[in-house]
Amino acid sequence: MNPEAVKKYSPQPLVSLPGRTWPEKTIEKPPTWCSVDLRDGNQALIHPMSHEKKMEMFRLLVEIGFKEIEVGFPAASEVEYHFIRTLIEDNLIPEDVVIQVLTQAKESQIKKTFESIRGAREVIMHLYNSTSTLQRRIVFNMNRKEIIDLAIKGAETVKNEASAYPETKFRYEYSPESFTGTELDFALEICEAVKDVLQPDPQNKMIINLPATVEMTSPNVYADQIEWFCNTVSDRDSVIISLHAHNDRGCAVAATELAMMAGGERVEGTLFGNGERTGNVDIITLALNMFIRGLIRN
Ligand SMILES: CC(=O)SCCNC(=O)CCNC(=O)[C@H](O)C(C)(C)COP(=O)(O)OP(=O)(O)OC[C@H]1O[C@@H](n2cnc3c(N)ncnc32)[C@H](O)[C@@H]1OP(=O)(O)O
Ligand SMILES: CC(C)C(=O)C(=O)O
Repeated sequence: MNPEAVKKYSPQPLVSLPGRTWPEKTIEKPPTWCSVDLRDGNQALIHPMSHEKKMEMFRLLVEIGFKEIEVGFPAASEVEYHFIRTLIEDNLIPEDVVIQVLTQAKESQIKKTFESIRGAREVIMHLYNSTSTLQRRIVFNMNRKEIIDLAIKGAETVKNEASAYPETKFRYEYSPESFTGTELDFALEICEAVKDVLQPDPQNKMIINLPATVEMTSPNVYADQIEWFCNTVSDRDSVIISLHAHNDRGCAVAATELAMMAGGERVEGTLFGNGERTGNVDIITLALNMFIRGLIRN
């Protein structure tokens, strides 16, 4: 490796959290598990799954016992779209399983995503946009306010579209993608703005998913970020804090466990950590870690 290359990196800032409580906590119950194998795991493959392979994977995930399954990114490809249509039209989603679909905060994608789930009993509509300093500057070329406006517009479109699908019960999820590369105050501000639009309540909670899209720090820092967020977000009883860790530093399982001690209630991950780049958090290892502590399924 070129020794000069190291000079382009600098350590991530720590979180100021005097009196942090997570180091004294233990995990009392398993999280709500959500498989993202049909998205992140699919993207990890040189040849993405065909319709038939996706169907086989879906059946396996149901058999394993997942109750929340992200079935794809329907606006991204015809295979994804038709796979979701088949699940619904052929009545293949068990009563106790909720499907989740992912969309960027763009009107055309959101509309297509809603079309893909027409007729479904219950759906988690997962909206995301990146909020990191790097992506704001390089990808979006937008300032903080413009990025918040983009997220608000996305959330408003989601809310409006949902009203045209009265037969479906919707749960909403918002991800400030690249949360770990985002200033905490900004991550909070944008989640609050989206929450104001979606208006969750304790009976119909909104999922706020805080991804370590790139694992940039040691696991204790992710836990600090999660505890800070849990302590600071308003209407805490109307919000489910979800974790979505990647494995860039090889610590996704540890980061997720510490973040659960810090208040994370739900985990998105994949079987054996199969996922884009260095992979996702490995749900098999995490689940076995819960199992050997005597924690039963949630
Ligand atoms: C971390 C994750 O795993 S997220 C899921 C990642 N998976 C995927 O993205 C699936 C594969 N992606 C694709 O096939 C394509 O990105 C598509 C089909 C979804 C969208 O295609 P396109 O719109 O042509 O391209 P692209 O995604 O690069 O977006 C381009 C534009 O959208 C903007 N954009 C990117 N992400 C988002 C977002 N989450 N919300 C709103 N706008 C966004 C970009 O700033 C860019 O804007 P510009 O046209 O004004 O410059
Ligand atoms: C869309 C988000 C949740 C994501 O997959 C990530 O940031 O890794």
